[in-house]
Amino acid sequence: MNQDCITMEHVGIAFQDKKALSDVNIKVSEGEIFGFLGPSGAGKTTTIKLLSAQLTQYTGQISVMGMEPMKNVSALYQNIGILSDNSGFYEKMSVEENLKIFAEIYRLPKTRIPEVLEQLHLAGDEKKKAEKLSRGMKQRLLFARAILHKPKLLFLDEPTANLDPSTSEDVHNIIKDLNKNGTTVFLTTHDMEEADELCSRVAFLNEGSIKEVGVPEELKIKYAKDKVRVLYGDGTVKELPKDKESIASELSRTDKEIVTIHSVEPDLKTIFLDLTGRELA
Ligand SMILES: Nc1ncnc2c1ncn2[C@@H]1O[C@H](COP(=O)(O)OP(=O)(O)OP(=O)(O)O)[C@@H](O)[C@H]1O
Repeated sequence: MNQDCITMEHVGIAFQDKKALSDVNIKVSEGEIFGFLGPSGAGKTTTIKLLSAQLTQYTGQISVMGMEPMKNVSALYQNIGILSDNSGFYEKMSVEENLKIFAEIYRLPKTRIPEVLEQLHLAGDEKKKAEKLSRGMKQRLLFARAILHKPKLLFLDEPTANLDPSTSEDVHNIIKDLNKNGTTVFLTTHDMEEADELCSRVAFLNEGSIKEVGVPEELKIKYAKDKVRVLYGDGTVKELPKDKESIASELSRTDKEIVTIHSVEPDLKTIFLDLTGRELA
């Protein structure tokens, strides 16, 4: 069993008496890509800020890699990386100069920058000014900066928001790659397909409360509708009630070839809508 990397127990926070999170309980294991999913205003960024000691007034218990974030800020920042809306870089500086600033803060060896540039397919672009980079390259530069000090845990706050599909795919591959190499990822998104593709487990957050946590495939089975979908040899599809009589009657009635009979599983978007009455977009 992998060790817990993040635990939140009964965590709550309010801004000017307005609750932003209430009674949040989650555990993220080392090596996971954990998806924290919710619509705008659900409390995703607030959660990342709590876990990374950017917000310190809360109720409940938080542990990140065995540490209470606000009591261990410097050890925490050696071990976490953050990519968020606020992650910027110096537009007038080159890729390499931007990374050098952080390499110096973290006192990293000179060899680390070319290593990261290679890893994020930016080798050869190190002399380019940040302002001249394409959107995808800018996002890769932000990743480069976030992982320069080899954090064990990476917080990604909507890493593909406003990116085109091909750049998003590029980002997905970077995330998978980092995770394969041992980085635990805490990812917020309101893109359910992204979550389905990347995450080992997901939590659904709505109005500051967790509505469900689980493995995407298991959630789809748990919230499966009482229907099966029949695919015929001619490519047509029919949905039937999920009971023996209906299926047997269809099998005896049709003279078409039956290719598959599958239970109808909802996608994460549908499950979220059923649980909260809200769309995610
Ligand atoms: N510093 C703050 N002061 C007052 N209210 C805040 C502050 N930060 C967040 N909030 C409120 O807390 C709630 C949760 O905000 P948060 O930014 O965490 O949501 P989010 O899920 O990240 O949304 P988005 O997807 O739009 O980024 C919102 O109602 C927001 O207005």
